[in-house]
Parts: sequence; structure tokens; C-alpha cells
Amino acid sequence: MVLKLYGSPVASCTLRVAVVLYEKKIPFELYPIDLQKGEHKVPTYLEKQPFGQVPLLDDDGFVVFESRAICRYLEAKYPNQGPKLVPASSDLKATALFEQAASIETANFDSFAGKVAVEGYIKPQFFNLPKNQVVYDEAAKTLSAKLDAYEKILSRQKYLAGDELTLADLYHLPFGTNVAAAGCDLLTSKGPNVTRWWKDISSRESWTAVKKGIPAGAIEFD
Ligand SMILES: N[C@@H](CCC(=O)N[C@@H](CS)C(=O)NCC(=O)O)C(=O)O
Repeated sequence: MVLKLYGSPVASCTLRVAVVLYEKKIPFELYPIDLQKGEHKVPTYLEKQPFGQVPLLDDDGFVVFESRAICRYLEAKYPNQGPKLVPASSDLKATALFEQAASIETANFDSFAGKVAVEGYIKPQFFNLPKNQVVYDEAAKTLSAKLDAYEKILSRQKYLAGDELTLADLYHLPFGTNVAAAGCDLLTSKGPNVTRWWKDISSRESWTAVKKGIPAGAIEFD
């Protein structure tokens, strides 16, 4: 049975999972959850996702939520399909550097890029709410300092965990794209290595397809 991805076609966390499905060409169907209508807070959904958030993956009755956990599940279930996005667990050092990169994204990028994206793009664009300039400026300032460290790391290696693309790089795509939509150009102005890395990952075929919109119905890949 084709994987069921419950989520919003415009929500960052849903798109984080979608890009991995496209990258690895794993057939799936998006079951849209309308956040503006509160479909993520109805009892039947809360039964599966007690926090009332998207996305959620249903694999023939097995349910897992949290976007990064879903991505790890997909890589573990389909290790030989498409690019390998997590190092082999037998490679202790590569695994440690992957875990480091994954933590860098959650600790040093996600919340700051998320605040910039929410204030500068998501609130005005989708909820008709004004941008809180103070929150936006503070988050952009912190993000800028964090990206100085990214610049150092990426001056020594191609991707965040080493010279191979991993899930840790792909995790940045939704908020990174929304940061630009929020009028913040840090990912292309901070330094040559951040710019090179960002252009590389954000121009991947998978992300280009996801940004165009996820079609209704089951999605099969050639
Ligand atoms: N850590 C979670 C965050 C999920 C999340 O915040 N989802 C948002 C959409 S991007 C949501 O459902 N927001 C509605 C809410 O929290 O009520 C993940 O990565 O899946």
C-alpha cells in the first residue's frame, strides 16, 4: 500500500518530508490537512497525533510523526532507493558527524530561520497578520551569527556532515526558502560557502518539484 502523508501542502514540516520522498522516489499520497480550518485539532487526528501537528506518516497502519523522525524512517526503510542520505551505522565517525550536522540544524537554524519565516512571510501571506518587526530583527540577527559558523564549516567541506549530501542538508530547505520569501537574503549574502551550499541544495530536482506543488492522488515515480 502506498505511504500516506498527512500534512499541509504549504507547511514547512510537511515539505521537509516531501522532499525526501521525491529525492528517494518513494511513492506516496498526500492527505491534505487544512490548518486554517483546524483539521489538525479534530479528535480523529489527535488520536494519531496527540500534539495536533502535521506532518504524520501512515505506512500501512504504522504511524510516525515529527518530520525529521519520518525522514529517518524513510531512509531506514529504503536504504538502497535513490541517494543514501544517512551514513552506514558501521561508519562510526561518519555517523557522529551526521548526528552533529542534524543537531546543528535543529539547534542553530530551525528556530531562528523559522521566526524570520513566520514573521516575514507566513503570517502576512497566509494569515493576514502583521509582521512583528522586533521578533523578525532579533531572529535575523541571531541567524546571521549562526550562519557565520556555517560559513566556517562549509569552507572545509561540501555539505554540513562532510562531502556527501545527507538528510541534515535537506532539512534546511523549507525554512531556508521561506527565509528568502520573508525578505532576508542571508543564505545568499553571508559568505561564498554558505551561498554555494544553499544554491546546490535548493536547486535539486526534488526541491524544485516540491516547490511547484504536490499533486493530488498517489504519486508514482519512473
Ligand atoms: N517538530 C515538528 C513540528 C511540527 C509543526 O510545528 N507543524 C506545524 C506546521 S509546519 C503545525 O502543525 N502547526 C500547527 C500547530 O502547531 O498547531 C515536526 O518537525 O514535525
